[in-house]
Amino acid sequence: MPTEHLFATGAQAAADIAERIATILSDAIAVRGIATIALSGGRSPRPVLEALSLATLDWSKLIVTLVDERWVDAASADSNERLVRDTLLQGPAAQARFVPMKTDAADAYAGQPDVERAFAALPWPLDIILLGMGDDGHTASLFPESRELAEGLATDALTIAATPPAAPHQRLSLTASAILKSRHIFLQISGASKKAVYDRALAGGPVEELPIRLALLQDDVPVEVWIAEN
Ligand SMILES: O=C(O)[C@H](O)[C@@H](O)[C@H](O)[C@H](O)COP(=O)(O)O
Repeated sequence: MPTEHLFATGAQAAADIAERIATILSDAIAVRGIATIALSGGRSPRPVLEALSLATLDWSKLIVTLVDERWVDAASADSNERLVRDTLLQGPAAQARFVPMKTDAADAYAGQPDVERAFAALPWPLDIILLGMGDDGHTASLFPESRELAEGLATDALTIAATPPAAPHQRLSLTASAILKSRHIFLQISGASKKAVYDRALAGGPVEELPIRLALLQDDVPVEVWIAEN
């Protein structure tokens, strides 16, 4: 059962999430000498990443990577890599090691083997995986109606290339298996419509219908859900 943190939106909310993440990362560095975090893209993470960037951490011992990526140039406004570099990896936090999910391959399907090899070299389980959720219940780039969804939920591979049914750009995404190879999952959602989807997901049903269920309907990995209802 997820641990729920209900809060209003605003800077304090982002600061609270960032503080919680920084504590887990700092503890990981103290215990294992290294910490790892995988971040989602979209709108929700931006204020959290800006707040996290100000945390006091031994950034040189942190590996930062992505939960998913759009197959666009890293300079594109749609790039999740750009989002992380522009928000988190600034100032002292720029000492962290970033592992990208985009290569020079022509498309995500051609790029996936190299990304898989790079991700296989990460120190699994990752310490934190920060997920978002769409109104359709997608998470990472595991979308309902996507032709790669069944494979993304079943494969032992860490990554998969996918073409969302409605969202722009081909994607590279962590698979369900990779997402559950983590010590902590954070889910950040805001707004009444997403809260309703979250509640429906939590009530049970097929993961294929609402892929966020892959994280919610399991008890192996602790899940913290940060919900801003307004
Ligand atoms: O690359 C992406 O777009 C994200 O990884 C995606 O899975 C995101 O987490 C959800 O779409 C929620 O996005 P918002 O935070 O913008 O609502």
